[in-house]
Amino acid sequence: MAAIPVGILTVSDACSRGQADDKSGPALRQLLAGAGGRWAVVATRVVGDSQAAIAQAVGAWTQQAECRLVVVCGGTGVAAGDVTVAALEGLFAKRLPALATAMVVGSLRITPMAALSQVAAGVINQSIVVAVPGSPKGATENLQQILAVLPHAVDCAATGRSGTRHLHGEASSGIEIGSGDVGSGVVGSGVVLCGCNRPDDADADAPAPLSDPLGTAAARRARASPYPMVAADAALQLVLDHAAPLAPVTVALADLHAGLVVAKDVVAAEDVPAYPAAVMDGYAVLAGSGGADATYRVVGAAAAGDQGLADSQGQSVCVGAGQAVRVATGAAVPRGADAVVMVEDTRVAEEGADGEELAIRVAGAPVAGQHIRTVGHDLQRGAVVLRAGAIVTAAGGEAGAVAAAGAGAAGVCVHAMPCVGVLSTGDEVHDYGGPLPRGAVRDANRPALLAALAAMRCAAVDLGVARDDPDALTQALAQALRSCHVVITTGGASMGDRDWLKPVIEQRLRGRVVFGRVAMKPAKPTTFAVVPADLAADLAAADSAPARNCLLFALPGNPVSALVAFHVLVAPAIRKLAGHNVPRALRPSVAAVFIGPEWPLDAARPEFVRAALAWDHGLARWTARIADRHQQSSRIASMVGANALLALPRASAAAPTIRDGDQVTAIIISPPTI
Ligand SMILES: Nc1nc2c(c(=O)[nH]1)N[C@H]1C(S)=C(S)[C@@H](COP(=O)(O)OP(=O)(O)OC[C@H]3O[C@@H](n4cnc5c(N)ncnc54)[C@H](O)[C@@H]3O)O[C@H]1N2
Ligand code: MOO
Repeated sequence: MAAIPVGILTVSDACSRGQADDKSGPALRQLLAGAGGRWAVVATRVVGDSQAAIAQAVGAWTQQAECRLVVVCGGTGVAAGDVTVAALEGLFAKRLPALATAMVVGSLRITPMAALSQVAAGVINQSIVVAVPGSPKGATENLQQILAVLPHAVDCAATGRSGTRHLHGEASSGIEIGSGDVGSGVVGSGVVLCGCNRPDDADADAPAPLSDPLGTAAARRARASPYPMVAADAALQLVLDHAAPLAPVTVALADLHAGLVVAKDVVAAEDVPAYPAAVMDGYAVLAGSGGADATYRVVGAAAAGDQGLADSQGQSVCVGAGQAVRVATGAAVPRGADAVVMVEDTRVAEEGADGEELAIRVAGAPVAGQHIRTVGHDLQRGAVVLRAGAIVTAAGGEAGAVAAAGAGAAGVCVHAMPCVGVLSTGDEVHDYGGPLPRGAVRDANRPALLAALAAMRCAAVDLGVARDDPDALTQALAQALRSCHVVITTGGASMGDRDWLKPVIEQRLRGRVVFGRVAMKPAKPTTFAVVPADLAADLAAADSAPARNCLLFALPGNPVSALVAFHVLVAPAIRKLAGHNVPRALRPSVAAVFIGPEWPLDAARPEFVRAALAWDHGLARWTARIADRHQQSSRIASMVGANALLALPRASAAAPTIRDGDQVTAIIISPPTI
């Protein structure tokens, strides 16, 4: 069940000129993301109201089947400048007017304004293209009307199959299409009747797996990957779309570690300070009561922790006019006093026989309130100490503030950190000890990933090494999916005859491959799937796991590929699960100046190059040097000392290389030293 690649094209002069934000594209993306992982938005673009620009974008996305569904939003109104449908008319190999009718009829139930939009649908280059109105509401309401039948339409357009009528029994779709061709249907509610020749028991809801059926003989297997190549940015967005923050848990203050995200406001249970407190070592006085010579008679002393000032009989004493009480920093200011004078600003005016202070003279006139922290000055009872969404830093301030505010005893409610399982796969992969037979390699991936997960403070589960065998993989994964939020495998993700990960995910675990290839170097075969844990549990032991989805990353076996894919795509997903929601926090990066000999850019794929990022104190800027000029994906040593990945663009005629002094984006994978 591979996710269907979708392109969203927003048509708007204002948005294309940057005079307005595109709200419809994101709204459509959200609608598609809510469809259980069936759709994968792999491309988005904004163009002006120009027939040529629309035709160019739709043509580019559909020619190589990069997008099996293109949703064009905007430019469908009655104004002269609304040219979307005119642009598409010339491209449609086949029009699907019933889909357009379904959108209009459904939308008319919501608003009569729907009569004014020129929606359209058809087939272009074996992809389905639909045009919907430009407002976020109009766009999503229209698409919603046909969403349930679109996977099937996409399938028919892609495979070219059509003809025999049969029933797909999908009662929830809200759309009914009559006999014969999809295009000849009528709209109502109830089951879907569609015009294709798929077997009657086929699940119209789920696109067919793209992997060859397990057991297909080598000569009959696909010789090119059937998985569309997804741009690295689109892949990240897809991953994030599928990662929802985990439920909150309460952690003890001692466990409030860096990277946790506060899930519920922490409120101060007490005022800080809880009493008026001296800010300086000195004397508490009633300001202005020292007379013309500013002399105060010393009547006692209050140390930090003293509950109040008492006389020799234990009676509470109030500081009166012309009196002073020696106070320590942090001590409660005795009642009656309204100012503290630093000891440095006083001198002894009268001394007792054994050296005790009897009176002091103050330099300058004390002002009421000076050097006193009032009740709640630092934190008021009821004030928010930590706001929901705040990221706990490594500096310790958050734990300190919660403790100071008397809120620590109940612990802190934070998003749970995901539990992440790591499984190496491959018959040649051997653990650390023992002799290494010819053809075998030491398992570098599991230790590398477990170390990276430990640094993120994840609960990591070492799942060992699984053999290159569908049954062994199914068993190991089904088991892991029951207890982990995320499972990472390495190896077996590409085109080899024992690369079983994709077929096992699709055919054994009933997972949905969201993407199976990414346009990035290294880590092209990176695969991301959503696997229902309850289904996985069916395959494992008897007691059932709670219904939820697991995120499964099948990373390439080459050690650098695995680690790069982890930092580029998996770590952001883990952070999102852990409650992070700020893009900067999901995948931190900085702009840096490239230092070193010219580096050739890859012609085919954007490259993530291992680099050492450092702060240049003299020039006050980040600099990045390639950690090792040998950047092969097998060479894990090229990651030693690397704290950043340079996200380098594909080579172009204008820029075939990056040169000393060029600006690059450095994705931070370990805290740089400043
Ligand atoms: N015909 C094609 N071949 C390959 C393609 C392709 O598109 N068409 N892609 C290449 C790329 S790019 C990569 S990356 C690799 C990834 O392949 P797999 O994910 O299937 O990984 P394996 O074949 O299982 O292993 C690749 C390599 O890595 C070593 N390995 C595996 N696991 C570990 C481990 N835990 N520790 C250390 N080393 C490991 C393994 O022995 C292989 O040398 O595919 C290319 N091929
Ligand atoms: O994508 Mo592979 O990781 O280039 O070697």
